Amino acid sequence: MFRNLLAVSRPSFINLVSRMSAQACRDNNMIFRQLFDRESCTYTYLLADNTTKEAVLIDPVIELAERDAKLVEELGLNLKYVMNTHMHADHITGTGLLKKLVPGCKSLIAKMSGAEADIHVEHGDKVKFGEHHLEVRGTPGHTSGCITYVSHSHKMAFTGDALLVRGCGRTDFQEGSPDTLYHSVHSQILSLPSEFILYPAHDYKGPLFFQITLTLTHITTLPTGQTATTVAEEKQFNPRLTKNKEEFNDIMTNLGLAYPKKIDVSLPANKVCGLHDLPEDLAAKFN
Ligand SMILES: N[C@@H](CCC(=O)N[C@@H](CSS)C(=O)NCC(=O)O)C(=O)O
Ligand SMILES: [Fe+2]
Repeated sequence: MFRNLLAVSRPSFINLVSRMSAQACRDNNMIFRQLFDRESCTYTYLLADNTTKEAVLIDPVIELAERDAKLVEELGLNLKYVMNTHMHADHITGTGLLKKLVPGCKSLIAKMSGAEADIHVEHGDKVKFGEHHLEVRGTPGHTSGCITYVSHSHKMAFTGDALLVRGCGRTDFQEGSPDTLYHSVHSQILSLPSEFILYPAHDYKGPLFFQITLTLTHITTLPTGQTATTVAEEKQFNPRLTKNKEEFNDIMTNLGLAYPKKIDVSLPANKVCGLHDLPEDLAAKFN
């Protein structure tokens, strides 16, 4: 029985270790946390300079803005920017609420997104925090205003919905285009050195794996979804982007996905940093 327990626990242990290193790495003066929203399956990323304490948050979710603000406070960070990879359709951004919870921080999004923000960025811009910076790369195709943030010093990139682990963002709304996405991902993301680690905005496999792991082992309480990938892995294993452009087009036009449940409230709210016509439950909580 003990052997059986070990047999099922070992992969979970490996997942746990790799998840912990992805979630909370602290090296070369960079603090890095990967946070998850189980409802929308969204990853939020906190990056900070460990000396100056200047920090940025990428893709916060409104329901978890208080969690993010608390972490920023606990780590003694000075939140400089709350930024989005694009105007999300599936959840309301935490940007506007974080500006209230953490006075002084500024919202940031691509000019092409059409959303309001304190700072609009374009391809080639640099977002600086402490001694670190993220290069902005335009990666349209899922939406026309999608951007990827690249840290060359730490060999990591935050791809939003342009590239998901073994997948990619859909292209059937918000000016989506399979041709454009294919070009963006190949020219701006998969052209990075093979060892670069790619962090997506969503992991739709996490919650299911979480339940299965719990049932099998009764040990870990962490979800064991796919938290990150590399350029090399996606070039070899991505079931959509390893195809030629015609096959990719065919896959993307036949995904048959239902529209995101919250698209009608998310898009108008995200045009104004998430603080417009909030659903009643959120308005009551945060106003
Ligand atoms: N079921 C979810 C929405 C799922 C979805 O459409 N996700 C988007 C990213 S959020 S705009 C997507 O591009 N998915 C690609 C895929 O292959 O799944 C909901 O109702 O919110
Ligand atoms: Fe999206």
